[in-house]
Amino acid sequence: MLSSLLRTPFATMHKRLVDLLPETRDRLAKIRRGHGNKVLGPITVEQIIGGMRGIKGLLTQTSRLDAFKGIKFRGLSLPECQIRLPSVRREPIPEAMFYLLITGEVPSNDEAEDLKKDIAERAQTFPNYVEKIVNSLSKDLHPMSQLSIGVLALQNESEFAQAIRRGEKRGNLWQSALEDSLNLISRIPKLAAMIYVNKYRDGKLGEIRENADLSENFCRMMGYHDEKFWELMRLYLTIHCDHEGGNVSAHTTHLVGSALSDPYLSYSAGLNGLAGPLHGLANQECLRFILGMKEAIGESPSEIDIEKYLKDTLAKGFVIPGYGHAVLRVTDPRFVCQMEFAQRYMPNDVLCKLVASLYKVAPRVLKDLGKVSNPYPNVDAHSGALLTHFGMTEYDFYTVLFGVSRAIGVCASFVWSRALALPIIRPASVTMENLEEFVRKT
Ligand SMILES: CC(=O)SCCNC(=O)CCNC(=O)[C@H](O)C(C)(C)COP(=O)(O)OP(=O)(O)OC[C@H]1O[C@@H](n2cnc3c(N)ncnc32)[C@H](O)[C@@H]1OP(=O)(O)O
Ligand SMILES: O=C([O-])CC(=O)C(=O)O
Repeated sequence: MLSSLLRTPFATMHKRLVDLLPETRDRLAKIRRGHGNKVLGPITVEQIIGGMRGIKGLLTQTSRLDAFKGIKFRGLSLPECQIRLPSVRREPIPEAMFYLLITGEVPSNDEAEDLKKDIAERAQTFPNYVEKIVNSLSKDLHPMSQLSIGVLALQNESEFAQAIRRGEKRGNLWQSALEDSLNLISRIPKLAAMIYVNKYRDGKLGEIRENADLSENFCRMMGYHDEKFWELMRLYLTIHCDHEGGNVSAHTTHLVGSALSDPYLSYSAGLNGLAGPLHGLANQECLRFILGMKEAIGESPSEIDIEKYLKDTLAKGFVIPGYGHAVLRVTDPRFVCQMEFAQRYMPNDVLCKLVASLYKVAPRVLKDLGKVSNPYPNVDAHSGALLTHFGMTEYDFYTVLFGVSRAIGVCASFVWSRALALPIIRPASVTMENLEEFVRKT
């Protein structure tokens, strides 16, 4: 028996999935049975060498990325989520986003409220032994490595792993996946906050409130008591949560999960991908870049100064962090949301103004290189300036915030992957000799 089956919110979400499952499984079975042989697209040699760009090779229920319109969560764009999902002020609460990703439905205020309480309650049950492990880690260890270790330590709690051990039917595994996901999403903020206060503060966690949302409680634990910061964190945690299935963190989590590794093992693996500078670590690199630029050319540089600074950076062989994307071909709508937040709450902030000035120049400079597929800013280009405004200046922690958010999306996908009993992922690879032989024959 799952430990929290009797909790009302879990029971509500569980019941909704039970209702949705037969129809969804049936839809997938029909597609497979009737159309399994149909060809969705070719695979070119360039795609094999070039990181599989554009190959549609994954089934992901929770979100879909359009190169020109950006991300849609269960069919809703970011502005639509801001309008429709339950919020405290304007930005959706993270719990509402999880409900949407899991069920495909906008939760009512009551449903979101129930889930909020459930998550706050679960957050109180953080295992002592994990606290000891995290507190024993060297303060020099990068916060992302600490986060990944902490998640692996939490794995001892996995109900999914127990279900596997007792030989649970594959078709039922989604239930323990949901239970683990709720525990993981509830505990990750505390784990991240422990890493924060240990590394940058006096090691003491702030108190959490039973009636607060995940964002407020996360901020309180880290020692932030400004309501606007809680609202920024709501924005941060909802916009970073999911970006369809092919990004490195979601893809890795999905791949590892396909071996029936539990949600903790799978998400920890995803975090290690998120920690790469071309993916989530760009978060910290962006602020480092903006601060370096401010130091070199001042608080209100001219466009000519910025252009020269960018060209010098590129000439040294560095990328411009926060610019470019493997799929997007326009300014990331997640960047736009953050710019709007800055205009609403901190129109005179020096760093946010620098981010805006950079946005006027960088696309032109990158376009002139002639090789950059997308010269526009992505989600990472703005967040550091916003966080710094509220005093969170420790930029090597930023990717941890990204990780806290990404748990919401990858866990929702994990539950669906098990609910649809998706098989182990095992694409074929070719050698260079295979490619040469192919090229000779064509
Ligand atoms: C949450 C996220 O993960 S969003 C992405 C966060 N990452 C960053 O912001 C890091 C900076 N950006 C980049 O490195 C890239 O744009 C990526 C990794 C995001 C996308 O990579 P790709 O799809 O391979 O990009 P693209 O097809 O445009 O690459 C072509 C060339 O342009 C270069 N390029 C792409 N973006 C940039 C950039 N921001 N600055 C300088 N050069 C760039 C690439 O390095 C590559 O050069 P090369 O052929 O000499 O190796
Ligand atoms: O989609 C991607 O490849 C990277 C990204 O923006 C994300 O994962 O949020």
